[in-house]
Amino acid sequence: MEAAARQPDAACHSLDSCCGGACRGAHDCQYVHHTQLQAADTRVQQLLSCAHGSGHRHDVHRLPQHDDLCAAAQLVPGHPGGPRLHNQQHVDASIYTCAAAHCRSLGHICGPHHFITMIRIIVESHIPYIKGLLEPMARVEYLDTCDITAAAVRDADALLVRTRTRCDASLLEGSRVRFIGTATIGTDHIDLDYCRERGIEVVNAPGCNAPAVAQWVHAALGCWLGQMPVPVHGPLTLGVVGVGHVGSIVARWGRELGYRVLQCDPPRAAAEGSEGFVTLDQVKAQSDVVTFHTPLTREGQWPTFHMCDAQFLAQAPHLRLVMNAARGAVCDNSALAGWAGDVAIDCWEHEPAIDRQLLAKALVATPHIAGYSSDGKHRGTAMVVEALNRHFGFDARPVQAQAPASGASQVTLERIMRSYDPMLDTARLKACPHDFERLRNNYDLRPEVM
Ligand SMILES: NC(=O)C1=CN([C@@H]2O[C@H](COP(=O)(O)OP(=O)(O)OC[C@H]3O[C@@H](n4cnc5c(N)ncnc54)[C@H](O)[C@@H]3O)[C@@H](O)[C@H]2O)C=CC1
Ligand SMILES: O=C(O)C(=O)[C@H](O)COP(=O)(O)O
Repeated sequence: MEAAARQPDAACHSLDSCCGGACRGAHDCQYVHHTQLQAADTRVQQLLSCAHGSGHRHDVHRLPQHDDLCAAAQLVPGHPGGPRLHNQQHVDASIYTCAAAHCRSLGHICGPHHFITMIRIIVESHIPYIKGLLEPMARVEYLDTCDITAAAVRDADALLVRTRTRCDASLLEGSRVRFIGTATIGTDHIDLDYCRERGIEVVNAPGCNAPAVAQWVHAALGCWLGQMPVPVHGPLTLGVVGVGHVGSIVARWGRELGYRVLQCDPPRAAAEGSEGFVTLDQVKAQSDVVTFHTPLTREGQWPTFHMCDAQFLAQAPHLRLVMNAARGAVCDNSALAGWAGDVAIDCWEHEPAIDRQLLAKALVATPHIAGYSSDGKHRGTAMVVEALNRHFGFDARPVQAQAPASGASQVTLERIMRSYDPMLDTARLKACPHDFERLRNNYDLRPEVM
């Protein structure tokens, strides 16, 4: 985009909303492509002349101080002072920082926050522990998922979302969104290729609620074991498919509980060596219980879409329980519904319009709340807010979780069962399956296993 300033808008004339050129509605200065930003001083001058054009009270004849230019230069990729910034969005943030420093050097009363008050952030309204954190630094709007539309995000700089907001061309095209933070582990609701091509930084919250999902798995497995008329003979063989943040806690707790654990993760086996891992065929051949913890992928060397299908179920001679707290479509739900074994399901195909036959037969059936612990939500919010801080140069201080993200150690079945009873959530969903979204939106966040 060109550097030429458009006509200023009224907001730019007041000192309170003085934006030092960051007023995105009025100017294009911040959109100068970063290949055009050859030197930091050029950027600062563009910024200041832009600010001048908007009626800002800077003295544009006073060029930035040497120190300011150095500070800005240090933010330029490849600069020996430290390549802290790598892309256009970060260069934008450096402009704010530099302009703030320059203003202070002139004795201008603008604080750094005045330069960023025009940044507009849309926050999905069910993200907890965030209200009030960003308001000192940005214009924040809390919207329900259904209100996060293309029209609503057109003038937003950043979106903070959950899995319910699909972020793709239909939402983002023509918007000025440059940062998306999802306070979730999964990213399958975001078109990552599209965002990469458009220079939109996408940040998720890896592992944030992994201990909560592990709690759901082992509590559900405990319920299943508890209702068996005849106890399982010998150590139970638990196949864990996907051994990342969630699967590794599930596997560790499985070993602590005395199960024989099979770990299946071909991408990790390829990268790290096959020791400690088995193939999916081995999981199928040997497991009594299989639990899935992969992302949902449809392409690549190891796609996970319908990884558990009618063929998988038919070829698993010992399999008696399938658990899915990953993504619904990792398991073919109609195949599961017609299968003779037991199922424990948190993630369903076509949520919230879930398969009623599968719901009826499921021993444990919950509305995608496996990750809903209060510590998990604290971690998720903290991780996206910290990423937002880095992107825009904010200093918001999110409240941190109490429990470790690695999950409790030396668990017992009694401790797990005392911490969470999935049958209560199952009863609620079975009573009101049409309330799937309402049940999750009003969920009482639970404590993790202590
Ligand atoms: N039900 C819920 O509330 C929640 C569900 N999730 C889901 O759980 C998934 C896993 O979460 P994390 O463990 O944190 O992710 P992660 O990215 O840490 O681990 C995923 C693992 O799956 C492995 N994997 C990929 N393709 C595979 C394949 N074909 N077969 C076997 N393994 C494969 C990867 O190598 C990786 O080690 C998320 O992607 C998300 O979809 C996450 C949090 C909460
Ligand atoms: O983290 C993930 O991935 C999940 O699936 C979440 O637990 C779902 O969280 P919300 O999107 O409902 O906040």
